[in-house]
Amino acid sequence: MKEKNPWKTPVTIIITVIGVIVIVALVTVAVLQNKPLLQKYKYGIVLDAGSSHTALYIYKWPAEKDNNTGRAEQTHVCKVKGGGISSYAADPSKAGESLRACIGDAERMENSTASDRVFQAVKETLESSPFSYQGARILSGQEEGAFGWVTVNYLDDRLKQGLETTGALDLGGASTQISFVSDNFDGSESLMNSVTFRLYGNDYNLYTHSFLCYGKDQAQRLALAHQTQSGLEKILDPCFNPGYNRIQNYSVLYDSPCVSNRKPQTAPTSFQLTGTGNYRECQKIVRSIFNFTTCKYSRCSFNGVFQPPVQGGFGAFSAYYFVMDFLNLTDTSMPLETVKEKLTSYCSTPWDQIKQQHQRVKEKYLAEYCFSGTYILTLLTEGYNFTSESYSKIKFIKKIKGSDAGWTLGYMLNLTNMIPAEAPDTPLLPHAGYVSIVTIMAILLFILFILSLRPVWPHCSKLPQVV
Ligand SMILES: Nc1ncnc2c1ncn2[C@@H]1O[C@H](COP(=O)(O)OP(=O)(O)O)[C@@H](O)[C@H]1O
Ligand SMILES: [Ca+2]
Repeated sequence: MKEKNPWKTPVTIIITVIGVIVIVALVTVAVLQNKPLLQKYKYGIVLDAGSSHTALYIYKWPAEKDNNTGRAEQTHVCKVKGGGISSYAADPSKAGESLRACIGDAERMENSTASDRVFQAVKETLESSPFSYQGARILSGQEEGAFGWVTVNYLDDRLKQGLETTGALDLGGASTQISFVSDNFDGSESLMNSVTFRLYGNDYNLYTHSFLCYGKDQAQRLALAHQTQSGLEKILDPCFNPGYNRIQNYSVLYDSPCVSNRKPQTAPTSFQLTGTGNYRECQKIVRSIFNFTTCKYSRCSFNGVFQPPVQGGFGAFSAYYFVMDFLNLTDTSMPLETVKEKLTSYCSTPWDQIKQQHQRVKEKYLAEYCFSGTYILTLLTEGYNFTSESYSKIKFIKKIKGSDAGWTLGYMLNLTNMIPAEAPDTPLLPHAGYVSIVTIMAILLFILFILSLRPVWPHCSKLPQVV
């Protein structure tokens, strides 16, 4: 007699079908249960009113994860037209006006609903009380440096993972900041340069310093002030391209707290500035704006400011990036000697030729790249004491993963308590691992169930019985 295939009995078929349905159901439930609900976002807005410009940044992060694993990212940036907020001192209402233009522009963004709500809120706040800056305050230079450091390391995912951190170099118009973690610095030698954080369960001892008047624009004033001490009518400036010419008003040049006390007693209304385009000579002038001689600590950067030796990698942003990017010098694997040669060549290029080659670049920036490049190189190598080896560990950056490098994101993360001091509890298993385990368990259960039916299979009864 032909033996009946036990797998084809109706009972087994029904059990198999039910088993499969159970497994599918289990997996579906597991997947759905663990799938995040429709993603909702929270938004943060930071207005950066810098010395040379104002910008509005919008950040978003998953609403249910704001104290834990969610990541904040920049969704929009709007550069306010016109100069820095201090240029509105004589007519403050104009400062509000300039902001509104930026908001209006942003409202035309494509991604409507979320941004509409965000901007409506900003608009209402700003329109209802244009002079009630509840959330606005002046950051100290120390905070500016420290928040820039937080931004860079947060975006690089170095904080959560407890990785070695990256230093931050910010070059603004009025001031410049350097911040890094140093093994040789516990704050004891100079408390005012020390900032300590506890982030995601790790302690950080940060060295930070902000040099007021050493931003790109004020450094340029310091250099020009140095050259016009005797109230001359004409100066030959090696930091401008050959053939560059402009008339500069003395009062305008000295109208800044960084140089106002140096205004020559007797000076004509203005002087004529003529470029001679010589990198080496320009560097001599740039050196003269630093004081390298006084230092009451074990070691200093300049102007008697304590600084441990630079350590590890660095991210250099704002004007560091604008200038080095224009000069095609962002590749720091290029030896310092080559960088200097390229700068020498840029500085000595006739002004007419420069203008001809870069018709779209603002003339003010164009004229200043020789000075700015020389200043950046001098500040890094002679000011902060970067060597050719440590220089190669600098990265000139504008954005990290879509967000601008700068203090604003770090400031917002701090304000919203989005970086916990202690490491957040992580789930035992990642989502995929959880789903796999549930699936395997379900299959095992099913197999066990089938096996448990073995004794009732017809052919089994024919096996010899063990007594
Ligand atoms: N594309 C550019 N090329 C050269 N310089 C620039 C460019 N864009 C901005 N700058 C200048 O870089 C400096 C730093 O800019 P920023 O970081 O915005 O300064 P702040 O925060 O002090 O307003 C300013 O002097 C600004 O005028
Ligand atoms: Ca700035």
